[in-house]
Amino acid sequence: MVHAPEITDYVKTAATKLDVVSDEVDAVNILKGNKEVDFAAESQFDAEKDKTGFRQYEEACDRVKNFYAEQHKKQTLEYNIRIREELQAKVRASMTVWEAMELLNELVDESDPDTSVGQIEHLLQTAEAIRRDGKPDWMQLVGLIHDLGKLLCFFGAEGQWDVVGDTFVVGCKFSDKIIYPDTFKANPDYYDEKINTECGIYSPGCGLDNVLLSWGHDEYIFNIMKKQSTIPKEGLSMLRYHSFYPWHREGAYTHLMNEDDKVQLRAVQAFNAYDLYSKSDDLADAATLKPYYMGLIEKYIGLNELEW
Ligand SMILES: O[C@H]1[C@H](O)[C@@H](O)[C@H](O)[C@@H](O)[C@H]1O
Ligand SMILES: [Fe+2]
Ligand SMILES: [Fe+2]
Repeated sequence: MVHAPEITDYVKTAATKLDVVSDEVDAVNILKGNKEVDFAAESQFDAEKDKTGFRQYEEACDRVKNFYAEQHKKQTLEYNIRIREELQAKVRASMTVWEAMELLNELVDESDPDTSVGQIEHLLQTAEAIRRDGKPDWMQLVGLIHDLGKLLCFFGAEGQWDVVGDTFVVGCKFSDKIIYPDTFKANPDYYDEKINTECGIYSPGCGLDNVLLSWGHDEYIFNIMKKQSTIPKEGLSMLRYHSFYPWHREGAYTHLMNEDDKVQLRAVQAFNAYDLYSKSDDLADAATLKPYYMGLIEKYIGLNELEW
């Protein structure tokens, strides 16, 4: 059966033809009757932040450098396909969203040079920064859950190298826009002539929906929420691409993008400011904030246990 196009599809097609992609989200919001601010517009909240102290990988401690050396060596195309098949084959746990947040709080992320607070704290700080800027409730919810995929660490992950850290495309040449690019020399795909070309196993403009990102917490939570929530596409993209810094920050992989990816990129960039720069905010109080966020969880995901 052919899927009837929605208004947003027409808007997207028209805007794309006219090459007005940056105005597209406004147009979509207006047509949907959303009076709220353009969620993908530049954020207010980081305007006065000193951004120079974040993501200083050259000066990072050995814990971070060792983490990436291991990750870049082991994230091969073959591994990527195997882990996807394994994870699909069974359900690892049944848990509500809030239970997942509490469990995640036990984790210390070895890849992160910037945060010294716990994971619940980071999730609430991200969500609260989005909320303070008056962004839509689904985006606040995305802030709240975006790192829950790190629960993989408790579900038999081989280490942290296949859970946390920045992501990149596997199945084509490793971009030199990825941090510590030299460490890919330890990865067998680096030497594989079928893989190490600009497009590798992909075709130009194939769209990021059709490429394999290195395995980790983004792909995992994206897949769970795609199946078990009503979060809109831009929100799902914020989940899937939030660690994809070589793309959303450094501008790599444009040759694999399609028109829709330009819309998603703008959304992901808007989200990134909150994820990264809220790490220096004041602590948030989980008990006080819980009732508000339970309302958002109920609206888009449900209060029931999810399959993890
Ligand atoms: O170290 C961090 C951390 O693991 C984040 O959760 C991830 O999203 C970032 O991309 C990464 O750099
Ligand atoms: Fe993350
Ligand atoms: Fe995060």
